[in-house]
Amino acid sequence: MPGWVLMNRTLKSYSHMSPSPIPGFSANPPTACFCRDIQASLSLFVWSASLGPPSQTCPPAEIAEHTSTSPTHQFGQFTTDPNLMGKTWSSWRKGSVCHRVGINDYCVYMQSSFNKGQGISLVATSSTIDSLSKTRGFVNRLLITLDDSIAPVAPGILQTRPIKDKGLGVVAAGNTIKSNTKVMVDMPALMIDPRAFTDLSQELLSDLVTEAADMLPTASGDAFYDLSGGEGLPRDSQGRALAIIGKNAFRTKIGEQLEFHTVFLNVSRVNHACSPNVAYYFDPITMRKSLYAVQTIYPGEELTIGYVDLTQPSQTRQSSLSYWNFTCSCSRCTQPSRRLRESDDRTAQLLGIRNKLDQYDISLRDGQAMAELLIALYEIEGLEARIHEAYYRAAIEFNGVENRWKATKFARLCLDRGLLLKDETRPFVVQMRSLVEHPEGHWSWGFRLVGEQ
Ligand SMILES: C[S@@+](CC[C@H](N)C(=O)[O-])C[C@H]1O[C@@H](n2cnc3c(N)ncnc32)[C@H](O)[C@@H]1O
Repeated sequence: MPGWVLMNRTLKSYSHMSPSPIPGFSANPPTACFCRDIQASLSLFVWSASLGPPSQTCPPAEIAEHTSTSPTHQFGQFTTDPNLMGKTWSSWRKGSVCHRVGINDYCVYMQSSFNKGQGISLVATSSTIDSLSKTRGFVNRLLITLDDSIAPVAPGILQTRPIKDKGLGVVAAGNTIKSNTKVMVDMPALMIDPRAFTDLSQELLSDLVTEAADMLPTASGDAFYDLSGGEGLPRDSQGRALAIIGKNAFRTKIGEQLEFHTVFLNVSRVNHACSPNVAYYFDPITMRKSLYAVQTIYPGEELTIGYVDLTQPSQTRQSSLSYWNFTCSCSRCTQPSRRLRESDDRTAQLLGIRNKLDQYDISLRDGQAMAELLIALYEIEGLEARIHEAYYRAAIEFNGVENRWKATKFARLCLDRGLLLKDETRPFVVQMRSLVEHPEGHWSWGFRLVGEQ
């Protein structure tokens, strides 16, 4: 919900989760109907509700990644947008199988020209395809297609190779990669409307996703069937495509209305760690998923992302990871028991402080010291991928006691990292920008001093 809200303050913590486990979905061969609720909280960044500051103005509610519609482009037609005129693309090819549930008719739609011939296949209703076709990102896909600067895996920098006990993984192959460097860009190959998981039986959904994978251009179809999750299932078996999706799909939001489970052929090779050295961002406008180093990555080191909420204790993380059938053996998870206990204690304290700060309770003392401790806890736990969350809170706390210089410092740090991973429209970006520009005019200015002499 864009704009400002009064008294019903919803800003603050978002959890970083991906790829998205599909609730109720076991990525094993289909055996039964698995219609389940798809919860928004299971992937990407979710802002939890919390009380805002005790003022009349307060942080805006989270703005979903915005959709921009083309006024001209219609589903299945050529654009009349003057910027795109003369650049033709093939329209959607519809598959042969459709399954209707109520008013929703789920079919396969494919465009082979997408992303320089990689192609894209969707399981969706025609109205979803219509809406997607009108988003700026999709209309712009031709421009994206023409952009040669997109290298899915930067040549000479990364290598996909077998990693002990993990299948394949992506490794730094060239020079040392500095923190904040973009390391990979990828675009969707296969997208599924999440409603299909609740509306259709597993068998019917499996029909559609198999056709979606088979309709991709040959090289992309082969790359898709090579992804993990389908081992032991012949390519033509009913459940293989669905099993692969279960293990590799990310939740992607395009605008306020559109959401998909999306497979990216290159990003899907990146394994999990609980203190990952890479963070990612899906830009709904360009349809690109970009991965950034958030720590220095040395040659030979594996690139890792977080699949689950990393601000949870180790047991909770491990039990969430069981969806992907592995136990995490990263350095954060395999410490001697005493150190693991300390790590869990720190993680619990991190959660406690975050929750406390997010209540904006004016009787709270030492909010600034708590926020600085929060930053240290993110650092010690190797959560650089989310450190902007801690910087955000520190900026608010210092502004709350009218310490403009420290507030500005933390707001700048928040923007420096946060902007790599989020677009300009995100509320925290808007908040931090306005604080940097005019700390005294920001809603948080002096809010901790209310009632003090
Ligand atoms: C999205 S895929 C990642 C790429 C995969 N390793 C491959 O060979 O294509 C997810 C699967 O990789 C494996 N995996 C990912 N992270 C792992 C880890 N930290 N330890 C062990 N296996 C892992 C699991 O089998 C998981 O189901």
